[in-house]
Amino acid sequence: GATGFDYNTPEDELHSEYDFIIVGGGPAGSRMFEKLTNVSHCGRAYRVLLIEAGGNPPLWTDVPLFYMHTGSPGFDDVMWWFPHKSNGLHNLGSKSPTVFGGKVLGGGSTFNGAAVQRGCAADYDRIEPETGCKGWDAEEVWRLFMHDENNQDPGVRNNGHHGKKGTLCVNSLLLGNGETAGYEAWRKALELQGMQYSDVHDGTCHGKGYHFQAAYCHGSRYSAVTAFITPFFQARRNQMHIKLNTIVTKVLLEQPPNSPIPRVVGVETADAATGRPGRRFFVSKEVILTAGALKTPQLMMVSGIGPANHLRTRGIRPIVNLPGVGQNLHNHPGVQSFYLKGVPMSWLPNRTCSEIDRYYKGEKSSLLSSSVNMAGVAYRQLDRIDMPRPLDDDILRYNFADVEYTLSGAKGFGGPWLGVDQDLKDEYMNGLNGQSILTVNVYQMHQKSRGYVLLNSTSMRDPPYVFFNYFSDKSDLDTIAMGALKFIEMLKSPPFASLGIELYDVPFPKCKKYALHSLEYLRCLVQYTTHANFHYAGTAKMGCNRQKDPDAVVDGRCRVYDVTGLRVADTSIAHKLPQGHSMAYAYLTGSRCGDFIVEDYNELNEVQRQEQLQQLQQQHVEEVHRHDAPQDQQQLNEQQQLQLQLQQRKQQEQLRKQQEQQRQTPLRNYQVLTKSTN
Ligand SMILES: Cc1cc2nc3c(=O)[nH]c(=O)nc-3n(C[C@H](O)[C@H](O)[C@H](O)COP(=O)(O)OP(=O)(O)OC[C@H]3O[C@@H](n4cnc5c(N)ncnc54)[C@H](O)[C@@H]3O)c2cc1C
Repeated sequence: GATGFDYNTPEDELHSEYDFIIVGGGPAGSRMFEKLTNVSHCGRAYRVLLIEAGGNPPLWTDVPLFYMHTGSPGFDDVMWWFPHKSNGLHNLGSKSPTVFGGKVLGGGSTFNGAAVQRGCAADYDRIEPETGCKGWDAEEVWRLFMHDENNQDPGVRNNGHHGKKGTLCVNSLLLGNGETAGYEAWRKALELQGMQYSDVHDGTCHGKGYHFQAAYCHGSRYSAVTAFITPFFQARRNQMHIKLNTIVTKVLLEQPPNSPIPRVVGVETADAATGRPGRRFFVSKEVILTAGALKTPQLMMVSGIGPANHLRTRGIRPIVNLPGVGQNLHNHPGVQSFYLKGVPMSWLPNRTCSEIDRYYKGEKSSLLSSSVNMAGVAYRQLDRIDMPRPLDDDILRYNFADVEYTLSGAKGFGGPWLGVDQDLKDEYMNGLNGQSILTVNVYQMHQKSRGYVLLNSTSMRDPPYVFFNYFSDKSDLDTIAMGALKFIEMLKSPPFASLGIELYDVPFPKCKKYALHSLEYLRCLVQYTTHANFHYAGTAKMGCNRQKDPDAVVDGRCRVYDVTGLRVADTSIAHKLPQGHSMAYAYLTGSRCGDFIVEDYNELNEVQRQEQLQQLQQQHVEEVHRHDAPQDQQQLNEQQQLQLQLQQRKQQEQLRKQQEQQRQTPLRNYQVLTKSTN
């Protein structure tokens, strides 16, 4: 496991300057950390500093089942809380729905449900045609998924879609109980619906179901730390530096004398607990943001990179005007608010002291070895004829799933998860007490509605303003409700009924006026209880054609536009989040952006890099002309200006080379643009 070890690099061993600084040690940041410290440049290994706001992973996080308790107030030390507001179309009547994310080394992977679902091939094959960005197609990304994986399930590990030599252990949930009646019912019910019972990781998008795959091995969680830091940490001690309990409060920018493009030179930090200002750290190459899709755009904005108008309203001087920062927020929303009762105990063992005893005696097949005892997962495309209004259709165009179905052995979710007020929740769920139940989960895989993240304040210690804007595209409501209806039909089928499993029949109090489990009832339930599945994404999206997509924030190699020395490498870069679950995608973004960085600094690639820089320069010049050029500049002869800019860029590149040679020199005297406020 990742726990029981102090990952903090002693203060006196920290340098003032690194080759790279990674902000945020979740799946994306940890994956990137391993990748960058595994290569050397000019005969010297890179020195990389990972800065994480949270601390070391606590002992309890090794035990998968304790995931169920996250989201409770007692677990504040590993969480960021993000209060958000309803737009009036969802969480009806709820006072303060809240979502949360990981604030601990390993980020979400240190306590999450650990499900590993990559999405399907079309999710990745659509990226180039839709964004113009190359290098993200399914063939490429499958190679990376498989490279990192060490699959333990004999049922799938040799089928050609899984890796066996990576450091990320993956297993099927409760494999030991795989032959029980419950799993058999799941298999038969899928087949009755015309769905195959087989591995969902072969790239197909729908029509299949299987057991959940999750990042566990031998009964313990395999977090980003276990998989990508622990195995390498001792051997790479001089390269892998970690600073925990430290918030990056700003990215520092300088204006190079010979270039119009600001350059990132380092970061400013503060103590996470007290807010006391901390050290500044500088980079000779780049800062990489992997702070998660809610904190990454916040950090960009407090640093002066984002929508200029919004920044001005918060008293921040815009340094780089990127209107897309914080926009395009989406996830896999859905409901966990209906239940099956009468579940046979062989499928759902009791959570007793003897289970805990078994676990700590090393019997890792016990109940504690599984996060939510999830029985199964399936991906389904709905019949268009059933839908109340015409749907767009990416779904048909790419043959995607509309919804994911899962069954989990958890009794629904607490107030913060569901976003429903406690009194309503109690009235609805008290009838479940003492019952042997499964929760029925339906999640939308390709959400259309988009929300945003804005600043509440200029402090990174405060949560940003998060607005999900659910159901602003009404077809999302139809999709989740119809998905639920079809799942209910499946759950009423003979394989479940013959085991005595039936649907919980107490109606949700606010939806009593509709016939139980009718489409109208489900639409009502969905409006009240839809919640984020914590798969936040899209807030610094990738796009390689800025003419068509002015909201693009990063290019296909994860470089932030209109600034040098800065990349975003977490789920923020999704223009459209792949279906499935987002942790695998976060590992991918860390890994793929890491590949690009390694390539970009490879000497053999110098010519290519020059070309890219020139391209970037040209794009920048076009942009300056299109948007922001003051009147007198616009009148300049275009050709002349282009030449001037290119010349400046060459000088800048020369300067960069000189700086690289001086890498060993300690702190330089930067002309930092960023105003310190921490
Ligand atoms: C309760 C829960 C259950 C989930 N279950 C699953 C699941 O079963 N399967 C799945 O695939 N996905 C699941 N997810 C989602 C998954 O965990 C995330 O998609 C994934 O962790 C995202 O990785 P990331 O690296 O982009 O960001 P994060 O995991 O959010 O990591 C970002 C890190 O950056 C740090 N940070 C933020 N701001 C700063 C700053 N200014 N300075 C320093 N550090 C900073 C944070 O503390 C955090 O540790 C779940 C998430 C939650 C919250």
